[in-house]
Amino acid sequence: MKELEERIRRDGIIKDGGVLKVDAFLNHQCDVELFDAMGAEWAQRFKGVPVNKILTIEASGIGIACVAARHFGNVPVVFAKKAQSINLDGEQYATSIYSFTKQREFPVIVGKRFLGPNDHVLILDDFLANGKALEGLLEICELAGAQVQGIGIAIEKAFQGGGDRLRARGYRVESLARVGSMDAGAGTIEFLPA
Ligand SMILES: O=P(O)(O)OC[C@H]1O[C@H](OP(=O)(O)OP(=O)(O)O)[C@H](O)[C@@H]1O
Ligand SMILES: O=c1[nH]c(=O)c2nc[nH]c2[nH]1
Repeated sequence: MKELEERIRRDGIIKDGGVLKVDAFLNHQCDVELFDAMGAEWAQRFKGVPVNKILTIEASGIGIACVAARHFGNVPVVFAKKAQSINLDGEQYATSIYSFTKQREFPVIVGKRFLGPNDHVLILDDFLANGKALEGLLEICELAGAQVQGIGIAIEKAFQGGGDRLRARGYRVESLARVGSMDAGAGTIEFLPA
């Protein structure tokens, strides 16, 4: 998606350790007009695919998923929680994942009443790096008996391999920008066809 690539080139900051900072528009300050265009693009790519629920993971996926849902007939958005809480009652599906940015393990929890065998799920998230967050969400869908119809990602850092591992497992992964390489020293970034 040209608009997203241009925005990354304009406002993204390439950091050491394979980190791309896009907090000016994607995951701290949010450009909702861009989110809306991203939602429209996923809707176009997944046209004709039955989706009755969008699943994401807190925190950064939530805003993107909620805006995108407007382009999928206002289907409900469920987000996996990464901490237990007194507000989380009832039976739950749970697993755990390692966070690339926070460098520690987190629980991934979804209430059983919000996901089940009748659900046709589109998973959305802001980033795909090693694929750990998605592996957790896919495990939750498997536990729930929900059918995963596809995965939509804003920025895939293809050089970390998570996306290709998921494609090799048979999942349809639609990333709007695919970073092939980036160099913190030179400040350069190369995109792959997406
Ligand atoms: O493919 P992976 O290696 O799993 O990386 C991608 C995940 O990392 C980020 O989450 P983070 O843990 O930074 O949490 P946040 O959404 O709260 O920022 C991002 O939002 C994805 O969920
Ligand atoms: O803001 C972010 N930048 C990244 O490079 C990244 N990788 C996973 N999750 C990420 N979030």
